[in-house]
Amino acid sequence: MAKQYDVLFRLLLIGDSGVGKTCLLCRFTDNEFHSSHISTIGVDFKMKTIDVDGIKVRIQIWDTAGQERYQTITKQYYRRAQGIFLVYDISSERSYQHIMKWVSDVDEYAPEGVQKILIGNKADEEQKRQVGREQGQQLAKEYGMDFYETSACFFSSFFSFSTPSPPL
Ligand SMILES: Nc1nc2c(ncn2[C@@H]2O[C@H](COP(=O)(O)OP(=O)(O)OP(=O)(O)O)[C@@H](O)[C@H]2O)c(=O)[nH]1
Repeated sequence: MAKQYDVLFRLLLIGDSGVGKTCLLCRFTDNEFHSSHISTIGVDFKMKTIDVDGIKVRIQIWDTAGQERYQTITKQYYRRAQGIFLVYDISSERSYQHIMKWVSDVDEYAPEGVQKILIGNKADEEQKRQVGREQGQQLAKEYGMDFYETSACFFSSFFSFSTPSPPL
C-alpha cells in the first residue's frame, strides 16, 4: 500500500474554554464554522495532509478542552507536541491574561524548545475588542512566540493567519 504521508507533525491547541480552538480546527480541516459552543471533553484530534513541494505532510492537530476540570488529562498531550498554538479571544481580556498561565504549563509539560505560536482569535469581533493587537505582539515578544490574529469565522484556512479586512 502506498505510504499516505512522508512527514508527520503533531500540533496542539490550548487556551481558555470558548476562545474558539475547536472552530479554528474545523476551519482548517473541513473549512467549516459552527456557531454553537459545544465544549470539548478531554481531547480530540483531526488530521489533514497537505502537499509541500511534492512532500506529503500530515498535520495532526490535537484540540484540548479549555475547562479546568480536564487539565490533568490535557497536560499529558503536551509531551508529544512539536508545535503549540496558545489561543485567546480578542474580545476577552481574561482569556488574554490567562495566556501567562498557559505558557507556564507549556514550560512545565512540553518538550524543551517546542515551537509556541500565540493566536488572537475572533478578530472579526472588532466592536467587542478588549485586547489590542499590540498587546498580543508584546506578549508574544516577551515569551519568544510568533503571533497572529485571525478568525475562525471568515478564513478558508487559519494557517493563512492574516488580519481580516474591515467589512465593506
Ligand atoms: N465571532 C466569532 N466567534 C467564534 C470564532 N471562533 C469561535 N467562535 C465561537 O466561540 C464559541 C466557542 O468556540 P469553540 O471553538 O467551541 O471554543 P473552544 O475554545 O474549543 O472551547 P472549549 O472546547 O470549551 O475549550 C462558539 O460559539 C463559536 O461559534 C471566531 O473567530 N469569531
